[in-house]
Amino acid sequence: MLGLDDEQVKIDNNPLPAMSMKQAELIEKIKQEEENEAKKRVSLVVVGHVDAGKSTLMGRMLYELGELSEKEKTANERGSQKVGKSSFALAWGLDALGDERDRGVTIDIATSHFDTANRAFTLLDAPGHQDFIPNMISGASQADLALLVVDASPGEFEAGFDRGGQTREHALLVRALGVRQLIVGVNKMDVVEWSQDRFEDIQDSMQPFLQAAGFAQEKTVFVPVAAMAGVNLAHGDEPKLRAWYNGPTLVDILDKVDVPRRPLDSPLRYPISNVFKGQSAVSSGVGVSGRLCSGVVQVGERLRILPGDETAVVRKNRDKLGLRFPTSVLQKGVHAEVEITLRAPTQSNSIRAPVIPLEPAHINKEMGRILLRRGGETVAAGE
Ligand SMILES: Nc1nc2c(ncn2[C@@H]2O[C@H](COP(=O)(O)OP(=O)(O)OP(=O)(O)O)[C@@H](O)[C@H]2O)c(=O)[nH]1
Repeated sequence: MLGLDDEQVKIDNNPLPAMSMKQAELIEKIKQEEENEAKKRVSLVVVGHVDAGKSTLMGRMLYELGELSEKEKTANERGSQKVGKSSFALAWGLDALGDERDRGVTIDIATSHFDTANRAFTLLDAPGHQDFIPNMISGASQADLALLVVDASPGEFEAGFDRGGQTREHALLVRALGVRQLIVGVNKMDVVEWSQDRFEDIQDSMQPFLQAAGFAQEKTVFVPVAAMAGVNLAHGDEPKLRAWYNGPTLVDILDKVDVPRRPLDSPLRYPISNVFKGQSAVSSGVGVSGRLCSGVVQVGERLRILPGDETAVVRKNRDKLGLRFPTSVLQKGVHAEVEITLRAPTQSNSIRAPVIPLEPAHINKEMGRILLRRGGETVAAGE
């Protein structure tokens, strides 16, 4: 009557095995996706002074988390040696960047992913070299959490933390770009024979600085590690360390990290644009003009207000409490509310300035944080 013969009815009642496998796969995939969704997503940026051990730490940790095979690990260790002072993503081929890896430079931000039991991490590449600071900023401007790696070796911690070292600059930058939560990985503990005194000295020297930089004490965790031997990354089984340290491993800390929501209530936290994504608009000559934004910046270096002929003009200056400064210079360390105007380049061949997209920082971190750089130096950062 409906034109169905016996065979067809049979087939309908007994779906082909191939179909059922596909369905099962699909269901499994959806389940997996739902599970991943349930995990809290966290963007992590890894920063620190040159040679603190960022590449080694991340590579080793990813290996222990099962993100790199033994073969990849060996290949990447060799690659890392060959490339030398490159970023960890390059060194460890996290994105198999090919060309960039060979050239030992990174062109734009590289991202990679890894999971702990309860968190799904996006790892933002932040090369440690002075020349790569714009890339680091791209990474930090999107991050929820920063891992600052310091070298516990005698003299090395001091070299990185003293003036000229990058430990302070990186900490200041990530905070100024809106990252509130910090893990300090005190690395190369094997070199100092797992000394509790050394670990505590480092913690004591850094804590006041980090608090002054705006990292609340309860949002700052110090963890002793030895990246090369893989101690206290995923497993804390070194007896000399366990003799005095009963705290969590780095992976445990990452797994429990509670990423704070960005406050929306402060009147001074009005968002401004990420003007200098990747590269300084000033030095790259990207032409932009018009009143761009206003917001709060932390001044890293002395910043002159209303300089005659520069691309970025800072017009307004006000301290955190809303008091106007009676000066045209912002001193290092202050938080100031500023209004920034960018001018089109003055060269005769310049074409009309492109429009810079703006987003409130609480909606889009990357487009809500800014950095002012002059002559290769960071003069202010904020959101
Ligand atoms: N003894 C010891 N050496 C380590 C440890 N971790 C890293 N190193 C060594 O420290 C050196 C620098 O390590 P990298 O991982 O390249 O450091 P980095 O911070 O990524 O360096 P840049 O990318 O140049 O900023 C290498 O020779 C590593 O083998 C450690 O836990 N103990």
